Amino acid sequence: MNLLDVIPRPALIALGVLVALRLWRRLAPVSYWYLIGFPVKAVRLRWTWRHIASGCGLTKKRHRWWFTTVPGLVASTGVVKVKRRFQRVAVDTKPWMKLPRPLRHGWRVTFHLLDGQVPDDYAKVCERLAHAWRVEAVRVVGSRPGRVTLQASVRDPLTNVQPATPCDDPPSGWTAADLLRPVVGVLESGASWSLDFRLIPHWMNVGATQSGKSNLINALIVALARQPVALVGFDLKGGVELSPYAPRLSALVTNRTDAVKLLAELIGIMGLRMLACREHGARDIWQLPDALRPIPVVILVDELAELFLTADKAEKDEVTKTATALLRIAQLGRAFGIHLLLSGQRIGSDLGPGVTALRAQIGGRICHRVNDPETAVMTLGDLDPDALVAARSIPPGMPGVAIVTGADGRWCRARSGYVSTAAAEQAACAFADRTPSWDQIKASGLGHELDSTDQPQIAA
Ligand SMILES: Nc1ncnc2c1ncn2[C@@H]1O[C@H](COP(=O)(O)OP(=O)(O)OP(=O)(O)O)[C@@H](O)[C@H]1O
Repeated sequence: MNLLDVIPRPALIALGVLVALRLWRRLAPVSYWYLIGFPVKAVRLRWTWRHIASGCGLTKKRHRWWFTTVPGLVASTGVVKVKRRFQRVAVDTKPWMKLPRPLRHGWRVTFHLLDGQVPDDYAKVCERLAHAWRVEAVRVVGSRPGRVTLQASVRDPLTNVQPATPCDDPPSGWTAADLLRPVVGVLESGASWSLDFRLIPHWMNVGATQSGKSNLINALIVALARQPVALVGFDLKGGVELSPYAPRLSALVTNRTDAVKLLAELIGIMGLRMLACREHGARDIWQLPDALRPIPVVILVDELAELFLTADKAEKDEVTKTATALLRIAQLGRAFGIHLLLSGQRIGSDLGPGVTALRAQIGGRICHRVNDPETAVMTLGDLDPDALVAARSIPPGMPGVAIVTGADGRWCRARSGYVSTAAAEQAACAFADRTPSWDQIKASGLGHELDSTDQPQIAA
């Protein structure tokens, strides 16, 4: 007997539809998500929102007039016991949910806050919501008066991240809008992750060993190499990290004695730029005419701790000079186009008193995977405790993932695009001709008429 004759026709059709849906999901997950997965999820979200909001403590008791023709029915809901048909009763009110909007890896949904609620109340229950909605993560991604927007991620969007900036050599690899805004990876929201030195002049890049700090520097080199900026390297790991990029570095030092001298030179350059700005009545280099604007300098420090460790008295003097110079650059560098990216495994007060003052001046924080909670606290400060939890839960198998703080103090997860040393070296060689010499850096912006081919024009 044929098996198909035994199975009823409706069951066969249902089976066929199920198989087709599974195939669709496997072969074209994006269209499946937008056309089937998300609509089903959205209906479930709306349908279950009252229970979930109540379970997460997001509902409020409100008094309502309640009318029913069948009092027993109302009593059976468990909301309230009603004897009369028309009565003022306390009911659980849920926050109003707007229509969820689909994203590539999840959805966004906005809620109207109930009286007395603040966005922070939602941030505190994100983990509960993630479990209730069966998703990887839920985060607060925006708020305005009376509204809060949450984003749910079905899958971790940071699992596969492509290099943000191609390592090839396009004829013109940058625009004025990109200047000092290198894109190094992606944010959890799917947006580009750019280290915006124009907005946040100095950054701290912290993480345990093998957490992805050097990869971030590689991504930064690839993105900045094509721009008219000077890159200066302080590689206190004996030069093993930054020397492959020497063709695109205007200066590279690999020990502390040379570092002290180079920092002194940079302070001198900063002083000259200060005078130039004063002469032209400008508050910073970005107010100077394009032709006079000095070349921005990005200082890359790898293993900051090595600059601060002391063994004897002679070293102590060097450390004091280093700490003072770095602090001066951190305080004044923004206005004069001198920026810092400080990398290290720990940037804490245990390295010496100068470090705490320096850290306070560094607005941009990038915290890769850390081994101990103190390092996360040192890096991210007293941000939302959830940021610290998120930093501690970065798995070792996801190097490059970091918690990043923005100018508004909000945090988010991000991952740098993978850039091998060879790719960054290739970019450094390809754009070697754009490396300003030390003399060019010193002379730029001081009103010295350089040959226009000598000095790159830097648009504001
Ligand atoms: N965004 C990323 N995507 C994929 N792999 C990455 C990423 N970032 C780093 N890796 C890989 O993780 C490993 C460690 O990265 P990296 O050398 O940047 O870590 P690190 O923090 O600088 O380590 P160390 O302090 O020991 O030098 C490398 O093999 C690198 O290829």
